[in-house]
Amino acid sequence: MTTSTSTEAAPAPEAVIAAQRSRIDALDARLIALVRERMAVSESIQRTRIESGGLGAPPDGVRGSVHLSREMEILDHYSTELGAPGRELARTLLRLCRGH
Ligand SMILES: C=C(O[C@@H]1C=C(C(=O)O)C=C[C@H]1O)C(=O)O
Repeated sequence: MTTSTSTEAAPAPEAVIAAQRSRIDALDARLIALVRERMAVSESIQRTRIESGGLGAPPDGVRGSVHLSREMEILDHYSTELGAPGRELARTLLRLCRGH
């Protein structure tokens, strides 16, 4: 039978933090790659929409590369999932994807 007593020392906090920071760096690299992928898809949609004459008008709030009602959906989705900071994150993503 095994017991829960162990002679192994717990890892030093510095080692735990360094390992977890490596995980965060790896996650950030994936997030940045996903953002770049989102930017490319968004640009492709915007180009298709603009080349085909807009595909929408008020009340949808379409002007050039911007489609307001679609952006509201995205802002609400992020806000539902992540709260007010999520809405800010979505705003930043949309800014990156629209190139301004
Ligand atoms: C990608 C589009 O064009 C723009 C960019 C959006 C986005 O990056 O999610 C959303 C709405 C539009 O302002 C679209 O119309 O779906």
